[in-house]
Amino acid sequence: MTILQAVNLDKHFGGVAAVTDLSFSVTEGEIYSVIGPNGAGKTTLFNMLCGYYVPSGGSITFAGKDLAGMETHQIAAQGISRTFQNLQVFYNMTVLENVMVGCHMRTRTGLIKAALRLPSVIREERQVREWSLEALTLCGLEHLADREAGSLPYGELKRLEIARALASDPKFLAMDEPAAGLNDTETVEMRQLIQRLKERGITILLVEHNMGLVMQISDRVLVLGFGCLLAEGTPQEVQNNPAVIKAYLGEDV
Ligand SMILES: Nc1ncnc2c1ncn2[C@@H]1O[C@H](COP(=O)(O)OP(=O)(O)OP(=O)(O)O)[C@@H](O)[C@H]1O
Repeated sequence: MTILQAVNLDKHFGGVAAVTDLSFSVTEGEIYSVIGPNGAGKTTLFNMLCGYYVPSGGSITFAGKDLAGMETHQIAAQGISRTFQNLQVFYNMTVLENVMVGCHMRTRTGLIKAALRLPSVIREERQVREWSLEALTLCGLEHLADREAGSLPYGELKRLEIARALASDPKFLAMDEPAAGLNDTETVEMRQLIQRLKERGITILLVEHNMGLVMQISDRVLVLGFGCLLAEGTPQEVQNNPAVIKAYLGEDV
């Protein structure tokens, strides 16, 4: 079943066409990767999916709902969560607190109720801790819950970012270069984590430069070139596609 569908998507910045007439669909439960050389339009596409950019044309629907005109928090409320290429971690807070911040989509407590410390607020806080610890466990970080986030090495910070994105209990997770800056061991851990997320039924859209990772874990791969769809298919299909080889190596095959 299709969970996300983009139809004739366009994005222009003045005279620059960053994404042109792009159509694709993501099937529920799959790992769908978007690759392409520098400047191909990956980040622009990612930002449109998450509501950071308004498309110049075309439509995006998620679970049958048109995302047009929705603010980022409204898109998040549909069940779409994202991670950032540049870490958005609160370094002075603990690991657990960082994830608890991500739970706000699932809670109902307002400022006044919280200030009054009503029993419902205390119950909800306990629930938030539980959800957060669950997300940390999934990301292999539960033993670091009380550590200050700023003391974590980069690979663990990247996984913390994912734990926070999971705290909102998303159906769909858009990941912006999760392996960027990771060493080989950390990349393997990241791959295993992404696979665990898929096993939990989360649909994943992955924008990633690490070809090894993309080819190992993706169900399907979309290749962009100059903002247009160059190819789409299984990792094996796109790797053998002459247009893709040409886009990456800059020569005819
Ligand atoms: N805010 C912007 N204003 C003007 N032009 C932009 C803007 N964002 C992107 N572009 C242009 O749109 C095109 C696509 O850029 P985009 O960043 O989406 O590519 P990318 O595939 O993510 O590249 P990279 O792999 O280097 O991150 C490029 O020509 C870029 O210069």
